[in-house]
Amino acid sequence: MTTADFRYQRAGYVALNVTDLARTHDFATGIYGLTFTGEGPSGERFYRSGPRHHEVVLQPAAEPGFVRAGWELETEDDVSRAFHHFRQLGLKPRRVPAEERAALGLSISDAFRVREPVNGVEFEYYSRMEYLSRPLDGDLTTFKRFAHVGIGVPDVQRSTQFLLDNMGFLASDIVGDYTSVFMRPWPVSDHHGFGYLPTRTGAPAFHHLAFLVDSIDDIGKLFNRIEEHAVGRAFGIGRHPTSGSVHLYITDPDGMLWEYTLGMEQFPETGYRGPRFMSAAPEDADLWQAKPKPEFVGKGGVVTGDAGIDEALTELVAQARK
Ligand SMILES: CC(C)c1ccc(C(=O)O)c(O)c1O
Ligand SMILES: [Fe+2]
Repeated sequence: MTTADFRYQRAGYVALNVTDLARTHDFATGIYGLTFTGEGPSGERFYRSGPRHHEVVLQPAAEPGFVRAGWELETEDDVSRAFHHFRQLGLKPRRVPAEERAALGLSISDAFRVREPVNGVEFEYYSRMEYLSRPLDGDLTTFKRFAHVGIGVPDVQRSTQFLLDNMGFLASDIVGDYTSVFMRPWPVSDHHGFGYLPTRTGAPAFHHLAFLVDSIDDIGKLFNRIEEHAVGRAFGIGRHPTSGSVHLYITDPDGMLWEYTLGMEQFPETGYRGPRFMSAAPEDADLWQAKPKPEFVGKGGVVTGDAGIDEALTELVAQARK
């Protein structure tokens, strides 16, 4: 159980800024294997791996980076409880206007956005995203679902503590002395839906997004596809010691990292193991001794909005919890 009185259903989606929408569109569909759903009123494009309206949103922008992560909650009551929970904490959740919800396939869902105040990372909460019955494009990959995002932050321990204390996450594994932490939105069973990692810039930075794939064939085929199309390979094929998943990371046209992950540890709703404190030594980083390439540091910032990082609010919430 967590301290939050709402339940997550799944890691929903990630919205990214990209500098050349047409190029990243070709990458997302022709290399990574997602299906294009359509375009929104502001020129944003939606992509999916299954029936839900989207799991990736690409927005044209001058700089690449992370915009927000969307989280599907179990019911509309959970969305309402989450809204009040965050409002009580003083986090100023903002409802998504009806026109924007319609573009996001959330016409009959309430939806709101809130920033965690340690870094200004934005989360969106909703419960009912439209299902599309039209078939997926092509057969490059058999996806299971959108899996997680990793964000680099200056203070991994403090950032993690905020999510554990206030936002309904549980830690699955802690690497080194809070070098990185993998967290799951309770009671979602995947080993993690979100990870805080060291930042390469001193400020919050995007690290990667990941989708779960169905079989080793999907990983092997991506490996050969990127070679044929001269797409960068940043890390893998390897196996993570934390989730136990097989991985392959590739770079999109802006240098941002997109991971395929296969077969992660699943957690029960109750009676789960506690977080393990994993070695951060390079020789313990991969079970197959795969070595990250220099590109694995990633690219892209984090849009923190006008609110930015709110030291005072973070402190206030921490005090209130004591
Ligand atoms: C090296 C990166 C940050 C990493 C490490 C471990 C896992 C995992 O356990 O699944 C990841 O998904 C990662 O992206
Ligand atoms: Fe990952």
